[in-house]
Amino acid sequence: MLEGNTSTLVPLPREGAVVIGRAVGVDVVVEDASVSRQHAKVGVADGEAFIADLGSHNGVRVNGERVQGTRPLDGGDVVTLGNVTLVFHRGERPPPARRALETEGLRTRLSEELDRVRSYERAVSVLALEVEAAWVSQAELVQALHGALRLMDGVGLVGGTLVVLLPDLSGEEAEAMAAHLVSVLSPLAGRVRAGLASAPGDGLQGDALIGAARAAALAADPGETRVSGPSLYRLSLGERSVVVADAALVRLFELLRRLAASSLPVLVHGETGAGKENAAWAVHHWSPRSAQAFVALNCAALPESLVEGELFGHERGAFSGADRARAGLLERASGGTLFLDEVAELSLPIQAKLLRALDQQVITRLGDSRERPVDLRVVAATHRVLADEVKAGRFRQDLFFRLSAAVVVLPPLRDRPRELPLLARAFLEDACARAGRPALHLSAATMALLGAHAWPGNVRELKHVLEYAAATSPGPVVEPSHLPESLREGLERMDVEPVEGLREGTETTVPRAFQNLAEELRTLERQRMVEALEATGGVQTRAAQLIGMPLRTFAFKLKQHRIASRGRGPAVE
Ligand SMILES: Nc1ncnc2c1ncn2[C@@H]1O[C@H](COP(=O)(O)OP(=O)(O)OP(=O)(O)O)[C@@H](O)[C@H]1O
Repeated sequence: MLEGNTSTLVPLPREGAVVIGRAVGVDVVVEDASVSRQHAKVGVADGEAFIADLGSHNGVRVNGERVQGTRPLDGGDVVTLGNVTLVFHRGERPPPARRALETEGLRTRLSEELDRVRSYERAVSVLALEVEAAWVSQAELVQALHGALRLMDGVGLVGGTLVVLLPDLSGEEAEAMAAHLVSVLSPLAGRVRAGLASAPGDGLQGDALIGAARAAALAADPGETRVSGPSLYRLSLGERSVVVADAALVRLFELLRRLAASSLPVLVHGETGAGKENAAWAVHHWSPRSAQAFVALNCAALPESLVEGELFGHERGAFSGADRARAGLLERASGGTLFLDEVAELSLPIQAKLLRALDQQVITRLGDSRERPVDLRVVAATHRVLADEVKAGRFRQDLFFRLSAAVVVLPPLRDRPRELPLLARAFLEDACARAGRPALHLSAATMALLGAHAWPGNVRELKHVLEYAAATSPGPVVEPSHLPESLREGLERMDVEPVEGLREGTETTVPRAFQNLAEELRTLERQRMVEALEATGGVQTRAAQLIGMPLRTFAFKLKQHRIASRGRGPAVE
């Protein structure tokens, strides 16, 4: 649009119109006095551009010809509105819409690409894009991505996450492409987080690559691309951090992140020590209530007589010893999040009071008759199957419905084999740091023993075991003998049970949680390289010799395993 000495580009919507005129509030305001307050309308209808005179004083001309009513526009048409000139430019016609692949289609494409990686030593990257609150449809997001991608790339959907396949790209090239795609989506969707995993560096198994990319996206900040790697699995949730690697846990935390935005109550099922409180904290941390209080109550830890006072508070003199008034947990959690751990242990009378408080968002302190308004969001947890408790008459059905608008199930640690070594290393590292001693490493035998244990106390038990190891290992490597007695008993079992298990018809306990062999070897290889580097003060030549690996392979694998070369001076002699 040319007005006086200035020119402006006025983009038109794909479908719809803009009004041009002098009036305040029209879509495109011009100042020239020859233009009427609402002079003309320019837009696109059914893919065709048009201009309409809105009854202007000086009229609308296209290529010098006065327009009566509405007329179509073509690329290059010159339009005059009084003294203002418009030159209509029609961009390339958009390519026909390419749709997202279904999950199965994406998996098939990825497995074909992985065959190429294996056969021709090529690369492929998987980019997961987590989009929060898009203001256009998913189809439009996919279309925008296709517009920025090469023909060979693919876009698909896996459980609500956009997944992009980038054949032949890895390392910096893949990261640059990821950053570009984030910038393409950002104007269409408030916050975009990206996670990148690449073959062969991050493995050659399709689902594992997709899982790793999604885990990385989960850990990324808005607008950021995280590259998959062992360290990224620490999800930082404000003052707490959670290790997430297992695909089921990644999905669970993705779900929690989405639920956090709503005010729905969440019910977390899981065994003791499985991380239920962490899940509740994640909901709070990601929710709009995160600046307010997170208040937790373990309903099993208090005698029934005290629970009511704790939850609802009391007035002065309400009972013996109540020498001053005190707000209860529900009041303190108002505006924030209330976490009710082991909620199934609440008595039926307390359940009734809790239901009333949640339904009406009011509480009454003990010894008081006043109702006080509260604004509560509840996350409840239990190791019991709450629906069974309802059937048995121990839990009110109406409260069950009230609490279980969204239900998430936290798998026990024994069902998360990928996470076990990562958690074990993370806990050992933390324990060593707290004890002020240099980092320790877990020997392969120790790792195997940890994998063989059933972990009835789940993550909490694992944490305690590693704290014990950090205190008792003379260092630098934690061997099975440094683990608590209860775990070492498993060592003997591991030796005998496979033979026992072969006997037909006998009941067997599976001696260890099996892990993908390639993955286990990768873990072991990385660990041995780290140990060798530690032992040689970071000198790669000697470290490579120590474990019988050619130096070039060693240097290559350092990058592949993302091992930072530490130590003093040059790392290669
Ligand atoms: N994924 C994880 N990453 C890091 N630490 C974890 C993880 N899961 C659990 N933990 C740690 O393990 C311990 C137990 O977790 P948490 O208290 O959340 O379990 P819980 O299921 O609520 O236990 P309970 O049923 O006994 O209340 C805590 O110290 C917690 O920080």
